[in-house]
Amino acid sequence: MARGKFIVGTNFKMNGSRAFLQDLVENLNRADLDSNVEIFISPPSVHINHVRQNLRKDIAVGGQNCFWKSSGAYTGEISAEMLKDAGAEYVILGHTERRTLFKESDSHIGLKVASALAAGLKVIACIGETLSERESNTTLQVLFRQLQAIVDHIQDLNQEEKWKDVVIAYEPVWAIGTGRVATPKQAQEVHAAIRRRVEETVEGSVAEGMRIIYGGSVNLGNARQLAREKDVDGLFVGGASLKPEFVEICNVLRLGGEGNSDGSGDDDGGRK
Ligand SMILES: O=C(CO)COP(=O)(O)O
Repeated sequence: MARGKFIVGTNFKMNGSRAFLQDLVENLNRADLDSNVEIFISPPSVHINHVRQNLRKDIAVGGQNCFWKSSGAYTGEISAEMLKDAGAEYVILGHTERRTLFKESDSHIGLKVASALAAGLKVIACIGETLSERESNTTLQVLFRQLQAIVDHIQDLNQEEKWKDVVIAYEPVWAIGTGRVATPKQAQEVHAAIRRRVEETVEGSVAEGMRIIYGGSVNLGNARQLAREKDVDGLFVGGASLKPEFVEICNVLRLGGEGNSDGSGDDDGGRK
């Protein structure tokens, strides 16, 4: 499976009025963006439709969560089908804020991933360790446990094809919103370990083609160094995505982050 383009995605979280998002959309619409980078933005769900209607079509729109049922008596929830109907192409699942504040378990996230893929959405599946887990040397154990729940539920779909719609986001909890970004070396080590784990646990040639993106205090100052790492296939941006520097982060490959060797999405093994 060929690896797709380098991705820069946003997680706006619970931020952004319609007017604020309209300004942001207009900025992106005017911007000279690198066509070698795939971009998605994820406004709060009530604004997805508005953003989709007004945003240039070469930028995808994503949701930040969905429930695993298609419809029914689940007050306050939104299904993957509803996100798709509103114009979303992506959905973020398993973000640490969902795991901790809303008590989502690994298996809840697995169910959500399966339902989103079945509905035809692409998934940004987030995994990450806390600081105490890193300090007690259980980082990979934690990540592999979170990953396994996702693997199991995709396996249940019985379609290797579905993996091409899955992007893993490595988001160390200690780096989110803290200004304490992982070093490029830390990110590379973990991304390579995740890829090896997928190689060991998923049948077929999924691992080499799978995109693994990094999130946690990404900004214009650190984006280029992170993007240079061999197994960092994209950046997932929270706070900085709400600032004007986001456009420059989208153009990180032009700044000297290397990304895919030819930008075609066809990985030639010589990338980075
Ligand atoms: O949570 C994030 C992306 O999902 C990252 O947030 P920050 O970039 O604000 O650290």
